This record gives sequence, structure tokens and C-alpha cells, in this order.
Amino acid sequence: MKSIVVLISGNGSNLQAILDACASGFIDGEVCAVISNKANVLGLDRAKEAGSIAHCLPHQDYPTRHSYDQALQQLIDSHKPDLVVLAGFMRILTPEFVQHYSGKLLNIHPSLLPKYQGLHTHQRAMEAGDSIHGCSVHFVTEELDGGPVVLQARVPIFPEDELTAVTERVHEQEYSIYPLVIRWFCQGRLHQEGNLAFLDNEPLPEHGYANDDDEYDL
Ligand SMILES: Nc1nc2c(c(=O)[nH]1)N[C@@H](CN(C=O)c1ccc(C(=O)N[C@@H](CCC(=O)O)C(=O)O)cc1)CN2
Ligand SMILES: NCC(=O)N[C@@H]1O[C@H](COP(=O)([O-])[O-])[C@@H](O)[C@H]1O
Repeated sequence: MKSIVVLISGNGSNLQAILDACASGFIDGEVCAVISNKANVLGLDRAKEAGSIAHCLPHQDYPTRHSYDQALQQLIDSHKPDLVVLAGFMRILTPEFVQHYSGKLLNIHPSLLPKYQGLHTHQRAMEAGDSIHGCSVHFVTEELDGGPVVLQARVPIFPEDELTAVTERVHEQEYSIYPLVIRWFCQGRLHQEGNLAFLDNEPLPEHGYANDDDEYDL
């Protein structure tokens, strides 16, 4: 059974999907600890409810990004994880931190990368008039949201959509693809080599699989 540390900054609905997937056995792993850079967030309550250790490590307590990341790394390493999962973690990580966890650091991003790296992705896609949007699971590299994509899911944007409708539609897909990618990692089927991701030793397409292909093995 693999040991997973999850980093969050807020609600933790993706964390909940991962916790549920571990509890059901879909993921052969356990979330040993959850760390939030923000206090009083629902995600920490979700962690405690599931029996995980919940840490709050406010980034405001540290004078620099590097000093925060050093403290974060020390806390993560105290749990000796096989995998570190960003699930709505809203801090840009330093190159040193990313290098330390290279090959075992995943993120869920709410867009079809490489479109809309960074923040406010749903608003940007809606303002651009996109009719297709989605989410991406990728390995984390120094380049913000530029790491190798493992799996994507597409959703439609309808002209009458409000932001909440798009957000919920993307969330629904996030809760499907992130546990699946983590399942692959815990099975030893997924690995990273530089800016390439491999599933069963085969390089993944540049932008990963997409859910409408349904070609990937559950
Ligand atoms: N080195 C990397 N760090 C992070 C990556 C990455 O790919 N490489 N992914 C992000 C996750 N993310 C989008 O998926 C993201 C998170 C945060 C930000 C950002 O601009 N953060 C600001 C603070 C914003 C806030 O507090 O609301 C900051 O850190 O100054 C952009 C993208 C996680 N880190
Ligand atoms: N750039 C990072 C980013 O925007 N991540 C997004 O934050 C949300 C967190 O929701 P959650 O806390 O309910 O899982 C998720 O939709 C995730 O894709």
C-alpha cells in the first residue's frame, strides 16, 4: 500500500474524492497526511474525518517562498510518502522543492493544458467563448502547469452557463480522472522521465489521454 501526502488550500473536494477512492480500495494507498497552507479550511476537516493527520502550515508565517517550501518539505518528508498530490494547492513551488519530489509530484489543473495555465481558468475559457473546456492531471515541474500531462477530461461550455455550472461540470470530471491517475501510480504503472509521462512503459500522448477516448485501462 502506497503512502500519499495531499496538499490543499481550501474546500478539499478533490481530496475527498481521493480519500473515498482509498477507502474503497480503488486506490491501493492511504492518505497519511494532509497539509494546508491556509487555516480553517474544510479540507482539513475532511482529512480528520477520514483519519488522516491534518496539518496547517500557513505560508504567511514564512518570510520567503523558499523558507516556506523548506518547512513544507521537512513536514512532508516526516511522513515518508511515496506520492505527493496537489489538490487545489494554491502556491507556486520553488524549483528546489519540485526537484526534490520529481517523479512523485502530481497536480490537478482546471483546464485543458496547455491552454489557460495559472489561475481563473474557467472565467478565461468562458470569456474566450470556448465551447470545450476541462481539466488535466500532470506531473509537476518547475514550469508552472507545464509538466507532462497524464490524463485530461473534456466538458462542454454552453452559452447560457454561469461560472458555477462550469465549475461543477469540471469538478465532476476531476473526481474521476485524479483518482484514476493516482491508482495507476500506486500500481507502479505510471512514471515520469523529464517532461515525458509513461504509462506501462509507453510514452503518453503529449496531452495525455482524454476521457472521450475511453481507451485507457481502469
Ligand atoms: N512549480 C510549480 N508550482 C506549482 C504548480 C506547477 O505546475 N509548478 N502547479 C500549481 C497549481 N496551480 C494550478 O494548477 C497554481 C496554483 C497557484 C498559482 C498562483 O499564482 N499562486 C499565487 C498565490 C495565489 C493565491 O494565493 O490565490 C502564488 O503562489 O504567489 C498558480 C497556479 C501549484 N504549484
Ligand atoms: N491552479 C490550481 C487550481 O486552480 N486548482 C483547482 O482548485 C480546485 C480545488 O477544489 P477543491 O479544493 O474542492 O478540490 C480544483 O478545481 C482544482 O482543479
